[in-house]
Amino acid sequence: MLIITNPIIGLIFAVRKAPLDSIELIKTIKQYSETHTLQKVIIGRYENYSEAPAYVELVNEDQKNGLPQKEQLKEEFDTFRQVLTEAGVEVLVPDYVGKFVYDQLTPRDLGMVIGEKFLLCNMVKKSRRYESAGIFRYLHDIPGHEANIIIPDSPTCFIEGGDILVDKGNIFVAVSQRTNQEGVAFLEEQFGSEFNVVPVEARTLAEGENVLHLDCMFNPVGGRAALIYEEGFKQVPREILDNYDLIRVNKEQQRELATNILSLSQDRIISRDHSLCKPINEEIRKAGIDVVEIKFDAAPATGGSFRCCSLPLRRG
Ligand SMILES: NC(=O)NCCC[C@H](N)C(=O)O
Repeated sequence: MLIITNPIIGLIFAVRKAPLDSIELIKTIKQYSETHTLQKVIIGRYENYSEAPAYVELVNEDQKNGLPQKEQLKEEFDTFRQVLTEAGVEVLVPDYVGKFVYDQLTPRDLGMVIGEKFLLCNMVKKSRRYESAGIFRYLHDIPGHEANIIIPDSPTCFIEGGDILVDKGNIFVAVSQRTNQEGVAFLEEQFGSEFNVVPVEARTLAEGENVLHLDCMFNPVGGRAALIYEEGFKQVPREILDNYDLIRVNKEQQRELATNILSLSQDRIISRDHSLCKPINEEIRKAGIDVVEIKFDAAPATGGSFRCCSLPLRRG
C-alpha cells in the first residue's frame, strides 16, 4: 500500500491520479472472455423504432410474423437497463441515426471488442448498413496511440458481431446468413497471431435451420459451461467439444433464442422469462450460476434477445 505523509505531495498525487484512473475505467475497451464481469455496455435503442414505415426492411424470418409495438419495447428495455445498472454496469444507448435505419434494437452486430481492439463490422442488410453511425460517439472516446479500431478492407467482406465470440483464447466465428468466408479470413489476418480463430459453419435456411448468427446456437456461461444448439452446426469444432460442459438446447427452445443470454459475470446471467427458456435457465442454475429472468418478448420477435440487444465495450 502507498502511504503519502507529506500533505502537499499527497494533494498533487490525488489530483493527478484521479483523472488518469477515470480515463482508465471509463474509456478503455477490453474483452477476452464472454463471461468476465461486464463493466460497460451499449444496449439497443427502442426510441424511434420503426417510425417511418416506408423504410422498414424485413431482414429475417422472425420479422415476417409481425413487428412489436413501441410501448412493449420501452417497458422491456427499461427493465433490462435497470437490471444492468443495478449490477453496476455502465449503460450507453446509440444515438438516433435517421428514419432510414428503422431498427436500432440489436447493436451486437455492429461491432465487437476483441482483446483491446474494436472491430467495426460491414453489415449485409441495407437498413442496417449505416446503423453503426449511432455508436460513433462511443468509438471516438476510445484512447490509444495505435489504430485500435479495425475496419474491413473490402465492401464484400461481411461480418457481424453476433457471429463472433471471444473465449478461452479462441475467437469463434460463424459463416452464417450474415458472415462470409471473406469475413473469417479478415479475422484470421487481423487477430490470428493473438487468438486461435475457430471457424464454424452454420446450417442454412435451405437445410431447414434458421440460425441467424452464432449466438443463436452457441454461448458460453460461467467458467466452464456453454449453451449449444447442435443441429445448427454443420460440425461442432473440437475447441467447443473439449473445452465446455455443454447444455443442449432443442429446436423449439432455439427458436425462442434460449442460447442468446447475456453474461453479467461468471456467476450471473440475464435470460428470458419464457416457458421454453425456463428449462434451460434451470440447467444453468444447476451449474451454480444465478439466472436473472426478465420478460423480454418484443425484441426476440425482431430476431434478437439479450446478447443481440447488447454490445459490451468492457469486461474485466
Ligand atoms: N446477434 C443476433 O442474432 N442479432 C439479431 C439481429 C436481429 C436483427 N433484426 C437482424 O436481423 O439483423
